[in-house]
Amino acid sequence: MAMAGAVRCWRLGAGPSSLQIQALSLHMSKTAMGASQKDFESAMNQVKLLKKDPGNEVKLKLYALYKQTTEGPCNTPRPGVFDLINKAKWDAWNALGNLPKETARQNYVDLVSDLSSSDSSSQVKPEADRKQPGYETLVVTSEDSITKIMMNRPAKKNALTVQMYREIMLALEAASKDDSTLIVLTGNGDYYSSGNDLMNFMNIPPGEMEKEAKNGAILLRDFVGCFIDFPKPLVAVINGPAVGISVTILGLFDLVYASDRATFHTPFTHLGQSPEGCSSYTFPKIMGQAKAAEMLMFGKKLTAREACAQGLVTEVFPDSTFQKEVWTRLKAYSKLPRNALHISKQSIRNLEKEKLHAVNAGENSVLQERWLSDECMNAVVSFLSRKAKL
Ligand SMILES: CCCCCCCCCCC/C=C/C(=O)SCCNC(=O)CCNC(=O)[C@H](O)C(C)(C)COP(=O)(O)OP(=O)(O)OC[C@H]1O[C@@H](n2cnc3c(N)ncnc32)[C@H](O)[C@@H]1OP(=O)(O)O
Repeated sequence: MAMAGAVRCWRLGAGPSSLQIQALSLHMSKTAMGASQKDFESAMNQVKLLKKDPGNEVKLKLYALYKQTTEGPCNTPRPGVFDLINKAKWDAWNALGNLPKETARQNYVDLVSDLSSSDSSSQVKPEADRKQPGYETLVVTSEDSITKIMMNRPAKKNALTVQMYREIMLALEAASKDDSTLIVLTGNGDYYSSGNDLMNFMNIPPGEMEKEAKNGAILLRDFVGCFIDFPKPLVAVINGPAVGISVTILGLFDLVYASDRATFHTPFTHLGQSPEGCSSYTFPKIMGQAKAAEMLMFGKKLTAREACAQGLVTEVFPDSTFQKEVWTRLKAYSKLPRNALHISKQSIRNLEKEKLHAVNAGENSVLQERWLSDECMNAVVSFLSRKAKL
């Protein structure tokens, strides 16, 4: 609804601080003797800076007060029945009757002051302000009913340290209880994640290896268990290549969106290890026995499009528009009825939960043995001495 002079340009940019300052000064003028012509002009400018559309009813009120202030009581013939917009505007103005110009001006300034205050308090804070404190290896933010957990070791390709496994579990635990509708896991930088940080195997004192392998298996059981039990929709936003455990747990997500730059690689045999993340169960279910064996036993690396064709990835987007397209989609999904969405997720998952926990336990006890093998140790030493790369 266009209302010249009164309500225009709702989306013109203004920093929250300048809005707050102007709202405060309008509020101060409200409490003084009466609004001046200068206050009125400043309120008119302020209206143009509002980011949130106040709705037609308020816009009509502003229009009427503007006309009453500048021209006095309504003095034009009522528009015809089919001229709906102008008729609504005329009715709003006419309804002010003989309200004095000064009172109309004061009411206009007061109304804009109220609108500015609620507008500035509803503005989106910059990411730095929204960032949840307490994480060293992650950036966790919440916006638009979406909690985003971003792995944040870009220089190490988001390789997962013991601290990072723990922080992801903590972030998931918090997200399961916050008021978000969707939870996203993604990576900062050019990789989604290069999987387990191979440094996790280093600096273990002689004689401590068995104990550390046992602790590692407990950590892995709990980590994968969090994904099995997670009650809300989980979305993986795969911004780049994914390796090892960052790939295997994708079978436990509800949506997997990938950039066309992403690849999916589970080189367990090369590393003297064996599948985890429930992939020995989920991958054959998702892609069939033969394709799962190619990935999990022979370490075949899939492109994003191949992974999508196998059913591991929901949809692939061009890297150049990946973030924009995915976040637009997710923002729309986050507006779906929250409880219905969560109940649907739980109904689907509850059918499998027991089985998944049993698979998780089985995979971890095999891995605990594998970590003590020469094949595994040689592969780790080989990577760390830069003789081998995937
Ligand atoms: C006693 C047992 C305790 C165990 C506790 C563990 C608990 C859970 C275990 C769960 C099981 C999980 C299994 C897996 O995830 S298997 C997959 C493991 N990942 C790999 O093998 C990947 C190894 N990395 C690479 O091959 C390459 O780095 C990569 C192809 C990913 C990228 O190559 P590129 O040339 O592009 O980049 P750089 O190699 O130069 O990497 C930049 C720096 O990052 C370091 N980096 C990258 N990935 C890892 C990694 N996974 N572990 C350790 N470090 C990694 C790399 O070394 C570079 O560091 P510098 O700049 O310092 O040289």
